[in-house]
Amino acid sequence: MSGWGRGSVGRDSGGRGGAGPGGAGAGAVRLDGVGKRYGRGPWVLRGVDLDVAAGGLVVVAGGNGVGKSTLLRVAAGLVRPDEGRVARVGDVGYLPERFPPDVRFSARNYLRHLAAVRGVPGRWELVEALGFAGDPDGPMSALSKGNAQKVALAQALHARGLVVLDEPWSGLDARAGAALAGLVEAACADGVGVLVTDHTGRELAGARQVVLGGGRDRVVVVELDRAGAVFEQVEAADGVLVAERGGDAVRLEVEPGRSDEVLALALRLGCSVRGVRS
Ligand SMILES: Nc1ncnc2c1ncn2[C@@H]1O[C@H](COP(=O)(O)OP(=O)(O)OP(=O)(O)O)[C@@H](O)[C@H]1O
Repeated sequence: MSGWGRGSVGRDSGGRGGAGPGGAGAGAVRLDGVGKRYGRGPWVLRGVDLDVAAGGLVVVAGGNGVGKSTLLRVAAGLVRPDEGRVARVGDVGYLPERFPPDVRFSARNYLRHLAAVRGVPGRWELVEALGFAGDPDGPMSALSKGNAQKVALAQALHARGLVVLDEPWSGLDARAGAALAGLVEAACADGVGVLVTDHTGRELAGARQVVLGGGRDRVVVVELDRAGAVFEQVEAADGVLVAERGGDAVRLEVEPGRSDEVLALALRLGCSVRGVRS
């Protein structure tokens, strides 16, 4: 099944992205009912189900700030979800949206080191395939953004279980971008599950697209007065996707079908209802 963000409707364009729940084949990663918020902030992800099969390719799309990077970090095991479960098979390679440029290794030693840690042979040819044009033996911090990105991509592509790439085409020239598409497809053909975000809309053979946040316009907006003192209780109510406070007023985005319960709770807590619209 496809992914869901903030209770919104995910869209699944077909392809070889993954077996749905109960589907055939071992998954590279599977998320069940995942929710994530940062501290006491609004839910960034809620009720997210996502499968990436071994050899599957899933592209996560959606507007800025809908939680794509958060979803990838949860899938890669770098961020613990507040709700739900994540099951992974095999090792994980991860390309962050911003690669740390100040590692003290040279590019060649960095890849050698990471391959040794993983217990796999180093694959410098991945860097070459991407058209690396920097000094392989100079400090990584001296590399241009695009060349550093190629090294970062190569380290992630060493994984044999799951490769998670956050905006991997960012900073690559057209030739390197085409080469990366080929490497991603080759990894899938080798049975590696690949999960990527991409705002460029690049066509990838066999990819399944999951759109996060696509159904946010379906929420019910509830505006409350006299609600500042009970903000945390209304924010934590089932069905509340987003809660924002402005003085004593509170604005909620609520899942369709849950607004009656949320309104009843708000009234019990002594709030007054300024408006409800869907
Ligand atoms: N470490 C963090 N602490 C607090 N809030 C965060 C953190 N990381 C992300 N957020 C918030 O979570 C929300 C989703 O961010 P995220 O980076 O996952 O979205 P995105 O879809 O990848 O955005 P973009 O397309 O702009 O990169 C944003 O409101 C962001 O401010």
